[in-house]
Amino acid sequence: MNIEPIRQRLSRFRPAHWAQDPVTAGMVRHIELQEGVLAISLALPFAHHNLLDELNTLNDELCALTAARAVNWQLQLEVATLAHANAAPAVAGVRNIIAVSSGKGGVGKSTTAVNLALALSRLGARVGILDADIYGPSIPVMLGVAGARPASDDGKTMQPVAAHGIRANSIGFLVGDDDATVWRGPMASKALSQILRETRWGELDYLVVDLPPGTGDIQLTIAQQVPTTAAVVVTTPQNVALADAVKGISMFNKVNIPVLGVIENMSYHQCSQCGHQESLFGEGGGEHLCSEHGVPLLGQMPLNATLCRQMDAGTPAVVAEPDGDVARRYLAMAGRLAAGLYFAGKAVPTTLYTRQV
Ligand SMILES: Nc1ncnc2c1ncn2[C@@H]1O[C@H](COP(=O)(O)OP(=O)(O)OP(=O)(O)O)[C@@H](O)[C@H]1O
Repeated sequence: MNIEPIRQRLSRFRPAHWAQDPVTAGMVRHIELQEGVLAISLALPFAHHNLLDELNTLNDELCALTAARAVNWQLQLEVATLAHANAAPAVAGVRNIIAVSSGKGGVGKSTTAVNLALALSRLGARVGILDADIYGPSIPVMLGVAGARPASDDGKTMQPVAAHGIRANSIGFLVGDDDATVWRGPMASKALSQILRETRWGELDYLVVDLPPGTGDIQLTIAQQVPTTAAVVVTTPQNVALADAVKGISMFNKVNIPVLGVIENMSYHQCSQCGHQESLFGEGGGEHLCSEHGVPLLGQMPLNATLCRQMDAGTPAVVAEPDGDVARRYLAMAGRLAAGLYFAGKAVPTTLYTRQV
């Protein structure tokens, strides 16, 4: 069979947020016609959302090109390792590190970090989360593992805590919340660096790091000590939060860590009775910020009382209501994030980069 017409059709297929088509990006592994079924296998270098649905829209055309009666898509996730943006040594086994930050406290940074991590995992990736928020390590509670302690069988390294299919470690597992919050800059960043490197993460496609809120020295030090691939900034639409989000973008620019985009949280309130939407904190702030600073708006999340309750109960929306609107929004953001990370980055050989030393 001549596979050229298929390759040509695939090279005109470009999901939103992809910088390249699958042929140019080298994702097409195999094309074959077997007993009237066109089998196409793609190796995907980043987690993706709804790709199969999008690919299925091509089926009629592809069948017409080849006289096949059906198309069988085989998608394999092989997440690429991308060079990190600073000189910090890589963490054994960890392919990519995404820092989640916010200029201002209380905007929902940890909520976003946890749900994004769970969404990446639902998209098939191996995911870890490091709670680096020394001012308020909330991830153990949000993942429903507040009483857990990372096990250590050699007295030197720790096993991360497993929760909802991802691996987590937090300063909150190791010291009481009150102890962590009184730590000062150098002590806190040293402890974090230790937690990052002494955790036996295993093989991870993505490690999400929940940074402490703010844009001061401590955040800068952590961002530099962690071999960060790229960062995401979470904000709410109020002017004060947006102004701090700009500081966040500048902080990462200063240390050459690419900002993959902004997530606007608490964008509006939707009445659970009548569906009416009200923009409590102003409208269009995130969009405006993004267009002004040339970064994508990765997504918006409305204020949602259930989401808040689910976080407090340790069952985040992405696992509590996997098909709900909140989960769908996080899955879409995670897909955009993963695509943005891949297309903005430089792929490096995984075996050289992430091996144990
Ligand atoms: N979209 C949302 N709708 C409703 N409640 C939310 C939403 N996002 C976050 N929350 C709630 O707001 C509170 C603060 O969220 P979170 O702890 O994630 O913020 P943060 O920015 O990480 O805070 P900190 O600055 O303390 O680290 C939590 O109770 C959380 O459940």
